[in-house]
Amino acid sequence: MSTGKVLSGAGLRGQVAGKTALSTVGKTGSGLTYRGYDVKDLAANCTFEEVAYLILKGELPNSAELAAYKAKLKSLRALPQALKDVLERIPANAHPMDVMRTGCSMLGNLEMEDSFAQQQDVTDRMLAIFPGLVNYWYNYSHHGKRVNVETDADTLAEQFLWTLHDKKPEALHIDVMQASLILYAEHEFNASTFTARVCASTLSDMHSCITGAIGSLRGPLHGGANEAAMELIEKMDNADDAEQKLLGMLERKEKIMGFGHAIYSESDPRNAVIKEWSEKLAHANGDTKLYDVSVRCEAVMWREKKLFCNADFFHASAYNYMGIPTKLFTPIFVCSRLTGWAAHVMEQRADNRIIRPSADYVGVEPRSVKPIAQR
Ligand SMILES: CC(=O)SCCNC(=O)CCNC(=O)[C@H](O)C(C)(C)COP(=O)(O)OP(=O)(O)OC[C@H]1O[C@@H](n2cnc3c(N)ncnc32)[C@H](O)[C@@H]1OP(=O)(O)O
Ligand SMILES: O=C([O-])CC(=O)C(=O)O
Repeated sequence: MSTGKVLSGAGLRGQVAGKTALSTVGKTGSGLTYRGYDVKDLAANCTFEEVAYLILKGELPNSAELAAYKAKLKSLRALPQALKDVLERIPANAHPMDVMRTGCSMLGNLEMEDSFAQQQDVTDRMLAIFPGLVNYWYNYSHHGKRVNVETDADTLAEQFLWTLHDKKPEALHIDVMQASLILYAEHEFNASTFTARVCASTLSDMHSCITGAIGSLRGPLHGGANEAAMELIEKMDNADDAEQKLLGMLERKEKIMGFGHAIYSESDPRNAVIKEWSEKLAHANGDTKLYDVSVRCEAVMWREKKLFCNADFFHASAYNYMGIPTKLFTPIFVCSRLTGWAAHVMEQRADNRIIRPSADYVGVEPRSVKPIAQR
């Protein structure tokens, strides 16, 4: 069995930047656990609320604890009017990740975290409100509709789809969304989580930590890769066309979004789970083109470069099959990863020293300022 990727070089790769009890990533080259549970076990047997509870509070809930937690989250879905006013001013051509960043920041102005004793409550509020927040903006800016975010949805997975399409979603789609939110929930010291921890280490408030993390997740080398993967596969007519286009891209040394990983060396364990859901959705939709194209991309990338699909690649086809607009893909990641980010903020606060690494200076030698007329 592999002992994992050889980690060294730029980007702080391989350097231990702190401790965590929340998850392990790629310890044996491929695995992922949240507080000791295999992510595949969680995705097969839990709802997202159970996993959020596990990540944020340390243990899986029993029935009574889960019912109370779900009831609490359900009671926190309403958007404050001042937040709706801000969302209504953001244009339709804004990126929804920027909407989430602004929405999170605005919420921090309206419902400040005055003391760290409120950290679980402000996190629960964000968890409850984020799906409705982005979909309220989406429906208002794109369809002129003020969608009701205080739905009867039983779970956050259902709430996201319900507030997006303004109707009760079908059961298969809710199941896929449960799995997706679980897969994306936590991933050790990835770039966005590290952003949140750096911010937390200054003893800043939770909304600032999460706002910063959203900004880091947005980039195509991180969470934004699921949108970039969709933009890639939608250009491909069929599996053979996918192979030709991909070979051309590799020849031109272009980066293929949705492939490769900073830590995993053999595979990303989340891929097998979302790939299976993508296949189910393809058959349910009676249209397997995107799935077939994605499978061929996976085979070509492995054959040519020994690069494997990360969590993002098959999320593209899965979300598309559920009628989710591409630009809302990464915001779904936010709705999920919020759990990991917040738990890391709490962990950092519990044993804090300000994060402040050093730099190797590579600039000019000391010199003195010339009077401006002589420059
Ligand atoms: C949920 C997530 O955030 S998962 C990650 C999502 N991001 C993506 O899918 C973006 C595409 N992938 C990538 O850019 C990278 O694989 C990253 C950012 C994820 C990891 O970066 P690194 O740790 O630097 O990658 P790694 O060290 O494995 O790269 C080794 C080589 O493979 C190449 N490579 C890695 N990924 C890819 C890719 N997707 N397409 C083409 N080549 C790639 C690198 O360019 C590098 O080549 P080089 O040595 O000639 O420069
Ligand atoms: O760990 C990483 O570098 C990126 C990743 O897969 C994630 O954040 O889910």
